[in-house]
Amino acid sequence: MMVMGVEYARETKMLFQSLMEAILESLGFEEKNTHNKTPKTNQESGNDNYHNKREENYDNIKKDIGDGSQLMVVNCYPPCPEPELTFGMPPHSDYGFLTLLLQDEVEGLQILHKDHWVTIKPHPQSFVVNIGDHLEILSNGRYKSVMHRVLANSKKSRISVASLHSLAFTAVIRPWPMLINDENPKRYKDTDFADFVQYITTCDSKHKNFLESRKLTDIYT
Ligand SMILES: O=C(O)CCC(=O)C(=O)O
Ligand SMILES: [Fe+2]
Repeated sequence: MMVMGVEYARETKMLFQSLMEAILESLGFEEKNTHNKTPKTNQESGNDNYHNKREENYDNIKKDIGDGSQLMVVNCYPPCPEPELTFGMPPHSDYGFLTLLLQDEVEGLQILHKDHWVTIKPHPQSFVVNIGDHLEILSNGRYKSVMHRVLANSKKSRISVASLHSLAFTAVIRPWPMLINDENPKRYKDTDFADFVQYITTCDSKHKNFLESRKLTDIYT
């Protein structure tokens, strides 16, 4: 069981990394058209210029993603006698860039698509990949994190395993400087794990989501 868990963690991490490479490419990041020189001195490391340059280097981005965080969550939903009165999991979007989700054969997961809740039918041996809040922030809104929920049911129990991936817990997540210009102003505040923890311990998370709290609302359309 333990070995299977470790294998699963490794495989999802590798899959996450290759998906992120494709996503970086779609955002215009390529080895050949990004800076290769990274300022090294402590003096430089204290200013924004250092961070901008570091983030524009493809190898640095890939390394930060490879060294990033991974949270594994096992969800068990027992049968519920009155499923219409509750959710297995209320509507939310995920922490992180991408979530790789394995669900058993019992239906329950729904995503919000064009204001409608759509059931995601389980496919054996396959992952559902959900975009999380950090990818929306990092891409300055080009990728949208997906609202999803889990319905309860009265007959069968259901199990899912979610693997959530982001940068290190100490890292600041912010719109990539390369994606910000006059036509695309910065749309999200810088954020880190401490902001997230503070948010979930102080808000009524059933009615709002974390991402809403990070939007620079005056310019967001
Ligand atoms: O159980 C599911 O299908 C979804 C679980 C989920 O959304 C989560 O763990 O964040
Ligand atoms: Fe989720």
